[in-house]
Amino acid sequence: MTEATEFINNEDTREIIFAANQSTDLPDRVAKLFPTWHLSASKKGITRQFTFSSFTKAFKFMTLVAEQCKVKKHHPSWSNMYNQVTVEWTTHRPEGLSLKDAEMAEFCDLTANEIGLKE
Ligand SMILES: C[C@H](O)[C@H](O)[C@H]1CNC2=NC(N)=NC(=O)C2=N1
Repeated sequence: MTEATEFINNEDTREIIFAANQSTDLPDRVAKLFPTWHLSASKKGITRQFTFSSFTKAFKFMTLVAEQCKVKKHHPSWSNMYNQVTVEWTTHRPEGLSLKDAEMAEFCDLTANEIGLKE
């Protein structure tokens, strides 16, 4: 592990409860999502709050993510209030954090950046 990875691989990432049978590089991949994403209270998922400049942008984000959910057959626990979208990724079966959660979190980050977050 590089020093840079070690720096972002903080206390929280070591507490993650991973789903069974995940590839050995998943912890490093998830570490790259921290500290933008946070460990869920259950320790079985990751969460991030996105703030956009308008409800229209927030809803566009949700629409694009929803389309990818259909592709990946993987769905978030999320909520929306005006221009804010709070997203949690976790896997129910097998329970814990999985590759799909990391992929969908990465997709959320890319999509939010394309739409543009609030300055
Ligand atoms: C059959 C179908 O793929 C499964 O029920 C999927 C659907 N979406 C899912 N989404 C999430 N977040 N976790 C799951 O375990 C899950 N399972």
